[in-house]
Amino acid sequence: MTIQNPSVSIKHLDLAFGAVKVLQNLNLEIADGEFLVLLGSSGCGKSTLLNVIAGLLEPTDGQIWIKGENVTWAEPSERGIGMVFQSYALYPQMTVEGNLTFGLKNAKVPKDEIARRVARAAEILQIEPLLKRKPGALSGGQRQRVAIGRALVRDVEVFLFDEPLSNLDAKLRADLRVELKRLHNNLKNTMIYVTHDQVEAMTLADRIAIMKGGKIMQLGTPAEIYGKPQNLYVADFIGSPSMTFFKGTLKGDVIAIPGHDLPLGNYDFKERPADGTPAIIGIRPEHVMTGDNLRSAPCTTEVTVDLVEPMGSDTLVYCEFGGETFRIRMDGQAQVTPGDRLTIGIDPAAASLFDTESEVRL
Ligand SMILES: Nc1ncnc2c1ncn2[C@@H]1O[C@H](COP(=O)(O)OP(=O)(O)OP(=O)(O)O)[C@@H](O)[C@H]1O
Repeated sequence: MTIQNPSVSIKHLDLAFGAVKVLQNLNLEIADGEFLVLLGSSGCGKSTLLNVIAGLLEPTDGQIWIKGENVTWAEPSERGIGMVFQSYALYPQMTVEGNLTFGLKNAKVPKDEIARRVARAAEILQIEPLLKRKPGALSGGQRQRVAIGRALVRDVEVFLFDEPLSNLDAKLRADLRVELKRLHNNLKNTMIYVTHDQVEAMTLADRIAIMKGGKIMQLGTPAEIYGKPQNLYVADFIGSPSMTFFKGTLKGDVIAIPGHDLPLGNYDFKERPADGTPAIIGIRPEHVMTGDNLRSAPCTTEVTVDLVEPMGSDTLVYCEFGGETFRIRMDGQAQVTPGDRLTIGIDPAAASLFDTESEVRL
């Protein structure tokens, strides 16, 4: 997909720390107003990429363009970006107001303009009653709001967030996540957001870039990434619990896995491989049909329940199937206990097939 007048363009970016290549020929275009999430496990290079965009790290090769300008060698303050870190990075001896205005005073922004911007940020982030307090007298969530406010008052084109919610407890994290989404809906600025939390990625992003070893494994909308993972890595990474994978062989209308022939139905192959091709089928826990849903299942079979995890909103059931521990999501009211025989249905059209060698989606 080509993006017209991208807000941020990353072109052939390489970055190495000594002999360690952290980013490798990375290309990415981010649309104006887009919320792009960089998602990946620890060490995949997502913070490094954000720091290069911010100008806190110099690339070994390649270019960064922001709003049509090559900023590869520009100072961070000249890039039109505002960054929010995990650690808040507030000045402890200054009040909230002092923290918000410090950068603007240094930049010699006129007094009434500073007052206007602080009032607006304080209103948007609901921190008006906190302006006279020092960071030590704020909760983690309030501190992070002030940190966001500091980026907001700078009137920047692009916001960069580096795991801004990871220091907060689960409840606050969920609350602030919703606020960030609302903030983006209102401001419509370009936002680039680093996280290793897939719920944050799925709920906030217009598009997600899943990274591994300094490369982008897939770039797409949350629905594309979840529904049609383009390789085994992405398929395994996204979803909690993840898909169950079965090794098999394509044979006519079925994929033969140990002990079972699963019909392929109307699976949407990119290009149907020849019979006898080894393949891996991945099935999400919620795509296994049980109870009333069984009527629409193209293929049913019986399994013995091995373990049950009640989660409240749903129930995770584990059973042996096709030589693997098959994970099945049932509703929260499901009455199942280990040892029960359970009829399950599988719809291959909702499954994902991968080439065994290249691990690319078939
Ligand atoms: N200054 C440095 N010198 C050498 N190696 C570094 C340096 N900074 C980062 N690295 C390495 O670069 C790789 C990518 O690091 P980076 O912080 O970008 O990963 P990340 O995906 O953001 O991980 P995390 O979620 O743990 O922060 C890691 O293997 C890390 O050890």
